[in-house]
Amino acid sequence: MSIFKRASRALRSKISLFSSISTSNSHPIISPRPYSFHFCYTQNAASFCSRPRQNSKEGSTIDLEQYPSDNIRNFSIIAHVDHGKSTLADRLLELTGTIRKGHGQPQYLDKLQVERERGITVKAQTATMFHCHKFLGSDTDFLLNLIDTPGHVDFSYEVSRSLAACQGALLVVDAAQGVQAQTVANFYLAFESNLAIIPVINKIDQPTADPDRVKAQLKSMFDLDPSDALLTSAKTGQGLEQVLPAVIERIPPPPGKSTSPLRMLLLDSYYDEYKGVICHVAIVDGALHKGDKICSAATGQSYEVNDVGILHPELVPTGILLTGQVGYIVSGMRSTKEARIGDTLHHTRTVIQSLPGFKPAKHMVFSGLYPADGSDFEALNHAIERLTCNDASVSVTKESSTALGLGFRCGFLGLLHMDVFHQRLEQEHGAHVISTVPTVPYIFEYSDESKLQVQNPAALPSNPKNRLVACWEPTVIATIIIPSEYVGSVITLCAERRGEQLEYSFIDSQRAFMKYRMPLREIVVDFYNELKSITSGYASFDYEDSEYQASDLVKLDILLNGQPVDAMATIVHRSKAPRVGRELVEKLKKFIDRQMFEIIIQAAIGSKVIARETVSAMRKNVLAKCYGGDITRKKKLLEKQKEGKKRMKRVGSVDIPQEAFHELLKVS
Ligand SMILES: Nc1nc2c(ncn2[C@@H]2O[C@H](COP(=O)(O)OP(=O)(O)OP(=O)(O)O)[C@@H](O)[C@H]2O)c(=O)[nH]1
Repeated sequence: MSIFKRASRALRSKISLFSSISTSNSHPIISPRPYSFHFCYTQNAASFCSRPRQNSKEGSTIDLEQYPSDNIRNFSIIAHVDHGKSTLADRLLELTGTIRKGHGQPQYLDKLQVERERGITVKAQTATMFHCHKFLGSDTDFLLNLIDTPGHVDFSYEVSRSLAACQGALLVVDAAQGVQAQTVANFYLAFESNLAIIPVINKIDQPTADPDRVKAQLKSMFDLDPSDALLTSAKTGQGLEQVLPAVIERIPPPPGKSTSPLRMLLLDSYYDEYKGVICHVAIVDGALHKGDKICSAATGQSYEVNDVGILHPELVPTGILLTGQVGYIVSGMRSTKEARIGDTLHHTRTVIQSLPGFKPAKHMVFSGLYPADGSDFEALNHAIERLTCNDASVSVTKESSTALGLGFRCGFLGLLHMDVFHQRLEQEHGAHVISTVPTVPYIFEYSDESKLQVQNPAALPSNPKNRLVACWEPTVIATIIIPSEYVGSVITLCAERRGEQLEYSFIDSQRAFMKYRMPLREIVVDFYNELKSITSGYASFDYEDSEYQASDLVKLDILLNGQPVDAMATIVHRSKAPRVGRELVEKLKKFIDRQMFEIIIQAAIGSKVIARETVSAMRKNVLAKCYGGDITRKKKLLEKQKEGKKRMKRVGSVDIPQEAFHELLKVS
């Protein structure tokens, strides 16, 4: 078992006992060091912003040599969705003069259109700030690297990567909502990374804010000392003056050695049209200068550093990066595939020990992506290539379907990730796609002991050569936090979704905490929406992947006039097959227009039909309406019909509109 898992198991067993156990030995906060500390804030934000020191070196304006490791703090902001991370990040950037106050762009670090529209953070963003603070009796300049992270469970991979570059984290909790499921998940990510954790109770301006209740929850769930919690309102600015002093006082400087050979951790990469591949890096040991020759420990490939600098928060060249600093490099990499996240980069001709890196991203959900118009395959191919340059956590392989033509099978970190990927394809690359019903990776075991991992239900042979002896499905450990009055309905929902209860306890007098092992398939489709709706929006939910479990799975085929539609096949638990089959055929009936002949829609397991609907034949031809000899009207009608047909998919002689594929995504 990995250290991560061991630590996590030990801790998670602790959580079930909450306050009854003293955990003082494992107190996750690094006690404030005995510095005397005075902070010289005034009402005017500008008076405590410190400008970075300038450097006379050609081409660089900021002198990073003024910031040895002891004057650097690297920290993340972590929290449950919407608890105010990005707003707090904005305020800190304003306080330090990194961005202008009233820059007119809320959530400055949420740069993607999809992030702004949905009000969520999808990509972790780094910003370097400069700040003067009275430390050990004298005014000292500090370089602070802030990483704003996503809150949604699908993007927890981004959070764990970000934490690798940090020594501390601000754990933000909404003063009214209190500890939620992702607060728990993010706390453990930070704790297992040995980070100093500073609790920040935010949104104290809300009328329903109850900071004392939240302090008690932090104590009972994480053994965090209530007196360490900072009370803030990122909206009104109340309490914000305590945040940066706490970061400087309580988070240790980065531990690397400036005299050791260079080792830098590759945190992220993206493709810029003008500069090429830009890598975000954390300098663990040594120093990097513009013009240095570096080498990737993973590929052995060498590069010359053409540009190096910090994210302030835009790219600002500095010519160097020193131990403990976080910044960017441009080094002539041609594709982001060369920039392996978690790789160690070092100077050529030096022997170093690679850094531990990251666990590879795990794909939880797979779906086929096809061009809405079959002839757009090349355009979609190009769009996917470009987008995966900036989101390496998506896996892509080519596949083909009789119904949809040539397309791609893509692996995502979760449904929201899949949704965001679709939206970005459309908004950033103008690609219109049809996606197939999301599926999870099942394993089928045959009598010759061979195993088949199935990411596309259509690829599961209906008549295998060898006898099927076992099926396995992935499971997750789900954490659910809800107001106590909804416990009954949530237990019913989880039982319907084949969940096995592992833990059930109370965080305080009003909130219950539950843990379930659940098949991943059951939470992929619509679980969260249903959970929200039965709890009037009060439930919070998080999950982490767990092991495979034996299951009784069947392949459910959809047939139109006897012909299977491969893109609509799905794998379900046998007990769910009749309901899912019925729902699928009913939905399809609503979306398939009447045609000149009768259409029989069936759901079948092997040769056994379990649900059936019929779309009756149309009596008249559309053109028959155009009696008389109005040829232009006839032509117009035919043109319109042709346009509509172009966007239809055909199976046998049956035309299926795109909406039918979209609707099937929602059947659980
Ligand atoms: N009343 C009040 N609202 C706040 C405060 N801080 C943030 N908000 C609001 O809360 C909402 C969510 O804030 P964000 O900063 O986007 O939250 P987040 O945690 O970054 O969200 P994700 O990135 O999606 O996880 C926004 O509407 C903010 O304006 C606060 O201190 N008080």
